[in-house]
Amino acid sequence: MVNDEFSLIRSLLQHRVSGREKGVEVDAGDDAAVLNRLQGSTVLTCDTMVETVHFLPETMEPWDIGWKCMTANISDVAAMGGRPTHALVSLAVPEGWSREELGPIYRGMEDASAPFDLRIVGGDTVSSPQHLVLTVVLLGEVEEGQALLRSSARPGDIVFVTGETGSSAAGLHLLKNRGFNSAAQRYPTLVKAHRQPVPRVDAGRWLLHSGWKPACNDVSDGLAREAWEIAEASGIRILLEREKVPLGEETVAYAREIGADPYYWALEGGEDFELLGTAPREAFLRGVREAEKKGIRLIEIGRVEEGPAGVDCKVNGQRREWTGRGYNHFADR
Ligand SMILES: Nc1ncnc2c1ncn2[C@@H]1O[C@H](COP(=O)(O)OP(=O)(O)OP(=O)(O)O)[C@@H](O)[C@H]1O
Ligand SMILES: Cc1ncc(C[n+]2csc(CCOP(=O)(O)O)c2C)c(N)n1
Ligand SMILES: [Mg+2]
Ligand SMILES: [Mg+2]
Ligand SMILES: [Mg+2]
Repeated sequence: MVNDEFSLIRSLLQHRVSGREKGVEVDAGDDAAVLNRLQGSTVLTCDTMVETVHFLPETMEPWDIGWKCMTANISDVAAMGGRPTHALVSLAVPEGWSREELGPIYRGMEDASAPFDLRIVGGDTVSSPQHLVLTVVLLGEVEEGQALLRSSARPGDIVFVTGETGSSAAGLHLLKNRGFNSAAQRYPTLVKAHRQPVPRVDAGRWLLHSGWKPACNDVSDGLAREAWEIAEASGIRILLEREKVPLGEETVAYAREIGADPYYWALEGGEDFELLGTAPREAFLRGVREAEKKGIRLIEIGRVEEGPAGVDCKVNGQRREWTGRGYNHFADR
């Protein structure tokens, strides 16, 4: 049980293990953190996870909730080509959550931060009437004037993605329908993709240094929706070739087992946290192998064309306008 705000904060802060001391003039513990010596330009983003909207007890363990919320934020910094440096964490806790469960949420955030030398420098802890709400505000750095923008796509560019999509949505479907034990036994990769996605910071950094000036967006709401955002910001049309969209083996197997369309999960599902980008064709073809040597996959899935802003999808040689919505928080209202 949680019955004291101040001792809860103290115990949560004890879960912090990692992060740069450099540049932290005043750490968590005072009225606000004070940072100095930030490099280049500052990237600033925030994303929230709400119990019942982003997770249920049967879809996520406490550690996963922390990991995924931090990852969703790191992924937005990655999509700008930046490196995450400092975080603030806001936690609203309803009755029924114990201190023993809140510690692992912090541990999950810490473990997601550790590879990036990213430090939690403060936050806020409050009670909530019903559901747990976790918000991360993330600060990062990027070379001045070089952040990767959604508005950089040009006609003639190819469209690429950095890895498989649809696995997270397939994992969510599986977890909701079969529960963790059965899901993890049959389709461990899907469960992992949903609970413990990996942000593509290295890919974002590589793209920034490629000299391509690519457009870039991370996949939180589904591939087609993210493509639409690039199309709208750039004033171009994107053609996605559905058969080129990379799917995982388990995604295909699970879809076959239940008679579902795995491409729906990829195009409309979301939470894959791969990067979707565009790049000049010649430079892309020359660069793909260089990227591969660094462990970065760049998979061509379509192209950029002139035309009214929007997304078309080619299926079995037939081109149709994408009229889906992707993940939309207010779609059911
Ligand atoms: N309540 C808000 N107030 C101000 N700006 C907002 C608000 N909500 C979103 N934005 C801004 O709108 C833009 C799009 O936000 P959105 O959250 O859709 O992007 P995202 O974080 O990449 O996607 P996702 O939240 O699905 O991961 C961002 O620049 C974001 O900062
Ligand atoms: C229980 C449960 N139901 C549905 C989903 C799917 N989901 C929730 S939010 C979101 C988009 C990204 O979030 P945001 O746009 O807020 O960053 C997706 C795909 C889930 N993860 N858990
Ligand atoms: Mg957001
Ligand atoms: Mg994003
Ligand atoms: Mg969203």
